[in-house]
Formats: sequence, C-alpha cells, structure tokens
Amino acid sequence: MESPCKESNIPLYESSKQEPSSKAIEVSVTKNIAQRVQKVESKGPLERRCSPRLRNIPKEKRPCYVEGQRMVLDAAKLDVCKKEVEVESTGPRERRPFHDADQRWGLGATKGDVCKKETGDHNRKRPSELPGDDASKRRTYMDHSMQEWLPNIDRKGRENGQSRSRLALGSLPFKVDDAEIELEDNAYLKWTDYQSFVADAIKQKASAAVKEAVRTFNSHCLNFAQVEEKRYEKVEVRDPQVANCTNTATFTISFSVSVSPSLEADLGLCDCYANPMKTLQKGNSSADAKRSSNQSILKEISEASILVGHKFFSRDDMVATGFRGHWLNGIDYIRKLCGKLNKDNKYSSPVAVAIMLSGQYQDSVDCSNEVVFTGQGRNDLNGSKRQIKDQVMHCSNLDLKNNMELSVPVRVILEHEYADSHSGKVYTYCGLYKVVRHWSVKKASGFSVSKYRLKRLQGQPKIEIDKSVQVARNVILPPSASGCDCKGKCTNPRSCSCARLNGFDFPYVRIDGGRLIEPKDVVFECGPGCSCGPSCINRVSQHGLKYRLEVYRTASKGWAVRSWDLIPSGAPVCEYFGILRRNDELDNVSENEFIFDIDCWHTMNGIGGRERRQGDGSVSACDPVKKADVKMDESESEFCLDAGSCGNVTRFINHSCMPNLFVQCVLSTHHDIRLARIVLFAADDILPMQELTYDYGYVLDSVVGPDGKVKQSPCYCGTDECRGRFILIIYNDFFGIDVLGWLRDLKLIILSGGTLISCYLLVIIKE
Ligand SMILES: C[S@@+](CC[C@H](N)C(=O)[O-])C[C@H]1O[C@@H](n2cnc3c(N)ncnc32)[C@H](O)[C@@H]1O
Repeated sequence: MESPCKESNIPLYESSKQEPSSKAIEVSVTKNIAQRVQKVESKGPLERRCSPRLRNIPKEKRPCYVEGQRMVLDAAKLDVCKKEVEVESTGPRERRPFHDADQRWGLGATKGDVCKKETGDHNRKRPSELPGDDASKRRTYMDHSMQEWLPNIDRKGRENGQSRSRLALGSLPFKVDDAEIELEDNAYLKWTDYQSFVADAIKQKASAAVKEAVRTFNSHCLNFAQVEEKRYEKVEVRDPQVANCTNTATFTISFSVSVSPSLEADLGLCDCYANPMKTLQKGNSSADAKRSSNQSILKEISEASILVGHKFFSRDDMVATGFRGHWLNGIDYIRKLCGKLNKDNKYSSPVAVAIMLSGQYQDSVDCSNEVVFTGQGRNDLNGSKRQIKDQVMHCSNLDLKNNMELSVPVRVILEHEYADSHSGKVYTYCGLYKVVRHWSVKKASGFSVSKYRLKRLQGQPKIEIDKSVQVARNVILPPSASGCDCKGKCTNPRSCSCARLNGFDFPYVRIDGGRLIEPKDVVFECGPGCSCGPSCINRVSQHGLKYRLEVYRTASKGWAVRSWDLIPSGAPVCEYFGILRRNDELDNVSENEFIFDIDCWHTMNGIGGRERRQGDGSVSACDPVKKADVKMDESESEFCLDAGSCGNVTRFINHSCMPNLFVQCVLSTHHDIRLARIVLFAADDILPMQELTYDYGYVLDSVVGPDGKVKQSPCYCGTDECRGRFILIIYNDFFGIDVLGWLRDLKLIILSGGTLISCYLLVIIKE
C-alpha cells in the first residue's frame, strides 16, 4: 500500500474534497502570506533574536548592541571629543611599536570616525599644526583621532612607570601619504595600507548587517511556517488520509543513565526477572521461533543480565537478547514460571513479564517512580493505529492484571525516538514496577481501553533522562500546574490552555523537529499535568540533546562548545543544568564561574535595572505566573542554577557579545517563574564546528568579587560587536571622566570601524 505520508499527498490548499486548480492554490497561499505579512508588519520591525533578559538591560548599560544604542554612545563620546585637553609633550614623537595591529586600526578608525561624524569638522587641524605647538609643550584635542591622542598618554604612562603592554602605540601618520606605521617585529605598514584596513573594517560591518538581515529573514520564515502548519493541521483534521502523516518530527533523547549492577536478583523474584536469558531458555511460545534463529547472538551474551538503564537500539535487539519475547506486543507474558497456581499446583494463568511504554496511547514518557500504561489490542495496526474496538480483559491485558493480584512486578521499558539509532528509536530498561491499580477508560474515539498504574520498586538505580536539574535540600519545588486537556497532541491554540498562556498561539513550528518562532519573556510548554502526549509540538525543549555537541579547548577562553551538526535558527540546543539553589546560599562563594541566575521574573518586570519589554504576547498572558511572597523591588534573583559541581555541556558554553544562541525561560511542570527552566536556542543557523555562545548578559557593575570590588573580565569573543568585557563595561566612568582633572582611571572600550577589539584598556593619565 502506498504510504499516505508522501509529500505529494499533503495538500497546500484549504479544501480536502476536490483537487483544486493550481490557480486556487496560488490565490490561497498568496492570501495567507499577505495576511501574515500584515500581521508581522503590524508588530513593527522584528528585533534581532536575543534573550529577553538581555533586551531588558537599559540601553545606556548595554552599549553598542543595536544601532540605536550606538547613537547614544556616540553622542556621549562626542561630549568627550569636544573637550579641549592639554597634553604635555616631552620630546619629539617617536615611532612606537603597536602591541597588536588590529587593535591599533580599531583605535584609529573608530575614534576618528566618531569624532568627525559627530562634530562634522573634517578639516580639523593636527596637533603639529596648532598654534603654539612645539616639541616640549603643545595643545591637542580629544577630538583628534586616536593616533594623535594616545601617544601622549603613552608617554605619560611610561614616565610614570606604568605598564603599557596593552597600549604600545605606533608612530603618528601625520604626513598621510608617505607615512609608515611601525608594527611589532620592526614591520612597517604604509598609511595607504592602513586605509585599506579601515575599508576592511567597513566590510566587516556590512557582513554584520547581512547576518542581521538573515536573522530577520529566518524569523519571518518561521512565522510563515507557522501559518502553513496551521493550514496543514486544518486539512489534517478533515482528511483521515493525511491524518497519518502528522507526526513526522523526530526528537532525539539524550540519556544520562546511571548504570549500576542490577538489583533484580536480590529482589527474590521469579527467575525470569533476575536474568532474561533464563526467560529465553525456559521459553515462551510466541517468541520461540525468533529466539532460536538468534541462538548465536544469544550464546555470546549468555550469562549477561540486562542492567537497569540499559539501552537497546531496536525492538529486535531486545528479542535477540531474550529480554522481550515479541517485537511488536506492548506486553510480554510468561506461563511456565509464574502465574496463578491451579489445583494441581501448576501455573495456569500467565503473568506479564515486560511492558513497553511507547507513548502511543498517551502513556507515561519517562522512567519516573509512577507510570501509567495502556493495555494492548483492538487498534488498527495496518493503518492509523487508532482504536477500532473496545479492548477486552483477556490475553496480555489479563496477564498484567494478574501481576497486580499476585503482587508480581513487571519490567518496564521506555521507547523514545532517537534520530541516531538505526531504528530511529531507543529503548531504555527502566527497572521493575508493581501494578497498583487497574481501570478502564473510554477514549475520544468512543472505544474503551484498559489502564494500569505502576509504581517503581524501591532500591533500583536512578535513571535520569537528561532531566538532571538537581534540587538543593532547602529548595522546595512548586506543585505541578494543571495542564491542557488536548488529546494526543495540541493543535488548536484556541482550545489549548497552554497555547493561551503563550498569547493564544503555539510558540513553536513543527519544522526540523520544532523551532521557536521568536524569543519570548517566558514560554509555557505542556508538561506532566497536560493530557497531550510526547509528540505534542508544545514540548519542544523537553526532548534532550538533539545535536552532537563537542566540548573543546580554546586558546584564550578555556573550554568551549561546538556542534557537529547544522543547527537551524530557533532550534532548542541545550538546557542549563545544575543544582537548583537559593542565591543567598552562594553569597560567600567567591570563585564559581558556573552559576546561572534565574532572573526571568526580573526581566519580565523590569526589576534590577531592566526595562520592561514591550509587545510580547507572552507577558500579557502571564497571569498564572506567580511569585508568591516576593517584593517587587527586589533586585536579586532568588534562585540560580549552580553547575559548579554538577552540570551538563551547557556549563562550557562561553560568552559572546555577538552570540549565536539566546537564553529562553521555559515553564512546563509548574508556573513559578522564579524556578523557570533555562533553555538555550539557536539565534542563527549555526554551521557545524562553529563555537556556540550566548550573551551572559550581566547588568553592568552587577558582579562584585570577593574583595568587594566590581569584577572585570576581559572578553575574548573576538566578534565585531565585542564590548570589551563580558562581566561589565563601565561606560559611565568613561563619559563622566574629568579629563581636565588629569588624574583618573580612564576605561575605554575600543571600537574599530567594524572590528571590536577584544580587550579593554586601562589608561592612567597623570597630570
Ligand atoms: C561558564 S564558564 C564557560 C566555560 C569555561 N570556558 C571553562 O573552561 O570552563 C565561564 C568562564 O569562561 C570564561 N569565558 C567565557 N566567555 C569568555 C569570553 N568571551 N572571554 C573570555 N573568557 C570567557 C571565563 O573565565 C568565564 O568565567
């Protein structure tokens, strides 16, 4: 039978009854796009993708990040430029080597450009041409280019025995055409070449603009994709043929499983639980043929027990090892070893040995202490897999009920989608569970199914499926939020209560396994309180690592992270894991670079210097977000994730002033924003092997070291937009400097005409 999932069968038009003419398709698509454009336009220009927490940092404290802000900065610079400065000169200008050629080009181009642009004075005289200028004493202007200004500072610095290692400066290219600029190692560069450097810098600026445009484009694309997906969903509802094709998204689950010797043998249970190979040897009718064909494989692993947490990469593997008796059934049973004893003291009623949670029936989706399982049978295995008759209490369903009556535990295996496995799935052995309750329920289809609640036996190794935020003892997690009551997966944003919280829309589109359309203050995902299943689009960030991430060593920043796969913009990359702690617990901790403040509440409410962000649908829909007993003027976040002693790959991701990831707060299990999950999403399409970075986004002057002084860390992100330091940038100090007072710490972030230099200069000027 031809698969209904062929792309050609997925109509791009509204009506599913008749094949529309190509004209009709065109009109419909055009109309939709036109509407969407209107919608996008009415929102105003799309901002560059960046974390809301960053966008909320006031402009003057977040310099050079977007164009508008640069203007603010430039205006402030102008003030400095206009000030007349007296500089004492003690001798003829010398050729001085630059410490770093790039750095110097940056100085010259930017400072010069800024001053010229702002003052409009392009014919300013050079110091050498100023009246009264001589070798020993002359006047100069702060609004001269940096080449003219900094050498004087340099000289002062040397006279005062200051280290100038970062501020070694070149000669002054006053005679523009024939001047040479001395580089390190006695190399010289012509002034004309210098100008070409400036031109390069301008090109770099242009490339940044292109990047910006691509980001905006991507954002628009995702908006369009959302429209198309909605149209597709509409068609799906009407057309059962197409209904089978919907769940094409593949999610990767990454497991961090703690495997330790199985406790099963100690549990005093039937042989079949202690060693699956024994199950195999004793035999179970339906699987015998399959097993005998796998004898050779089985021999090799003959005495091996399957440990809790073991992963199989196909159903066949489980049958081959005798761990399961049948590759298709959801329930495995056994007659010979266990079960009800009849009057001849022989086992008559079988019991279940293993069950598989596949998510097909909205079963539980993780190896938690309590799981819900749906019985098997009476569904359309050749087609939609939908229920076509009532399930009945016989065969395997009865066996599992027997387990409850006889207090015999059952193995639980969890099936997840996993792109890298040849079967596209991975099967994790969660351990032994006892059946505690059984009931029957009518499904939306009108047919009833058997349900079982199972509890995990104590004393078995813990299994963590990349949900490894550990909680400090003094932190109490809020109760689970009641979720939506959509069946299977959420499709209608009007009826789904979780979509409502996101501004009456789903924040994700389905393409590439789920991509976030745009950053939001907070994303409300479906969680354990929802009745939708794992394939729901509104659970995108809950599927663990999907891309192959590598931790590698860099020259200047220590460890860093990159991906081996292309990551499309808007895709979830990783979640920040660590120990969830109270912030005040860490007050006395001096050196821990791996703490992530959960400051979503502050971002949303403009607390602690952050500006309240406008125009985010999620904010207005945040009524259920509670922050009980917390004063609004509180400037510190209450909780943080401490990855100092325990964390995942995210702890190795470095800061960049022009990052390719952004931070997104996500709420799924509860609605307490103070304890939101921190998920990093791709801001751009990220090529394989590119370093992954996000903006640490510290509010300026907010990080104080153990010595009580404001912490300063030079940034080596090396991007065009580098702000010099990733912890803080004290622009106010710079602008407020009393230059004529001549005794100051002058802190400069040096900008080039496109290349921002990854360092900051501390210049001490003494009268
Ligand atoms: C969360 S850790 C990141 C992983 C770190 N590179 C490592 O080797 O463990 C943060 C620390 O990395 C370094 N770092 C991160 N981004 C940096 C940047 N742009 N420039 C310089 N150092 C950076 C700083 O030492 C910072 O305190």
